[in-house]
Amino acid sequence: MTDASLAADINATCRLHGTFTLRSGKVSDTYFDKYLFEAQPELLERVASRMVELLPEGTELLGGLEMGGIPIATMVSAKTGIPAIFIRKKAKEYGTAKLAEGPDFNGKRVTLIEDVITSGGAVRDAVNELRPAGAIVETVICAIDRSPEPGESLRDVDLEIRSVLTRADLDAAEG
Ligand SMILES: O=P(O)(O)OC[C@H]1O[C@H](OP(=O)(O)OP(=O)(O)O)[C@H](O)[C@@H]1O
Ligand SMILES: O=C(O)c1cc(=O)[nH]c(=O)[nH]1
Repeated sequence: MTDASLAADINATCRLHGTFTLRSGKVSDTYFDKYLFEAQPELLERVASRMVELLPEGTELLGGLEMGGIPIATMVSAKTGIPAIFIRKKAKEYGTAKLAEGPDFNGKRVTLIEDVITSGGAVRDAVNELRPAGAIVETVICAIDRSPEPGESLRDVDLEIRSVLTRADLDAAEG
């Protein structure tokens, strides 16, 4: 069940009005600036607590997606004791040259942690890199699913989306 007070606080903290080009290339008059809640420990903690409730059983690693997913995954990791990996958009080009920093994920059940899903493109890219490298990825938990049909945008890669808040929750909070 949606936490109306969390929706109200996230909406008041993160909703921006203007003209924004999104990652997908679409233009929107609304942007949810996740860093504005992630920078507030109390709000980050409330989002992470809700994510703990949504975590699938058997999760062995939390996969925080660069960049906004990483603070949330760190907080969920601290609350649950489940280790995290930090997934880059692109493998580092020197040093360890890893795509995902942290422990080996080969053969492990990785639950992805994301800040915002709009088209699902960023999560899809990550899944398409992690699965061939041996990760078992079945679920993503996101703070905000602002896609037109929440929960549906990653069916093509057989990924379940569990969200703390949807665009409708935030619009209801906006009034
Ligand atoms: O579902 P999509 O259409 O892919 O859009 C959502 C993605 O866009 C943003 O990423 P951005 O590249 O702005 O990331 P960052 O600030 O988290 O690095 C957001 O953090 C998601 O990863
Ligand atoms: O689609 C995006 O790029 C996007 C939308 C949004 O509301 N917030 C965000 O951080 N990214």
